[in-house]
Amino acid sequence: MTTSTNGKFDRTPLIAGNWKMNMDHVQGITLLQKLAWTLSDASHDYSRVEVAVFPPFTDLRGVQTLVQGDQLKVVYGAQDLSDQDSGAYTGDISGAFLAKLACRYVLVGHSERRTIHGESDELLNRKLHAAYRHQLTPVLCLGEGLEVRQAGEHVEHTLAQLRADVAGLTEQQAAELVIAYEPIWAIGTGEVAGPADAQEMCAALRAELVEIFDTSVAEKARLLYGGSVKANNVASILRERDVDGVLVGGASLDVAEFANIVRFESHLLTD
Ligand SMILES: O=C(CO)COP(=O)(O)O
Repeated sequence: MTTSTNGKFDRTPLIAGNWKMNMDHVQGITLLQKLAWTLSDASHDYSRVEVAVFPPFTDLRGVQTLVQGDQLKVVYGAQDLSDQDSGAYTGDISGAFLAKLACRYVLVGHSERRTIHGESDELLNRKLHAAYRHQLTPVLCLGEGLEVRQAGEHVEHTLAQLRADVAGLTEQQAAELVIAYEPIWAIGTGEVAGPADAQEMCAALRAELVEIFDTSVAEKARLLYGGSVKANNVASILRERDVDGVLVGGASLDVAEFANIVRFESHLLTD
């Protein structure tokens, strides 16, 4: 386990912004420039809290140029990848292309891919393996819909997704994995899962990682919460023991709001 960065976390917190299908390549550059400027103004220490953005594919080349040219410490990733590496897969994007654009991360299994595009756990398992083939760190998204939650089956449902999605990963791969628990009923709805809900699921996911792999994997893998995260609720969520970061949708498009989420440690002091 790495050294605690703030007395509470044993893993470097990750604050990630998923832009979804927002921000064309011009808007994306402007947003990222403003974000980097805002955080530099507040002397943000990226080694204490890692900041990542997930722009649309068409923004990635511009983001790479900006990050490398201005030596920004914000890291970036793609919102999806193909399970295949190259060939006749019209419209798909290979992990090899993302690696060439110096992406660090890639989202796998976002609920909008699972539901709108019907992505199955079998496909997502292949996508996870594809990410590792190209040295991309996957951020595996999982979580239950409202009906499953109301039936009280959310933990078993989400752990079943985990087991299916990570099948065949090595322990070394699994230790690098980032998992984002994103209950579908809390995404874009303003309905935020309570800190206790986030903790319940992240603790269950960590315990399952011990079962599937071992304790050292479970101690190293970072577990995020996503779903209506805002500056005014992030501190209480990140206070929870097993929650190592957040995956932010709508609020990541607002520079001031996202910067305030990144600065969650200052809310921890004042809350
Ligand atoms: O889906 C999400 C992040 O991937 C969460 O979206 P919101 O923060 O807009 O609820």
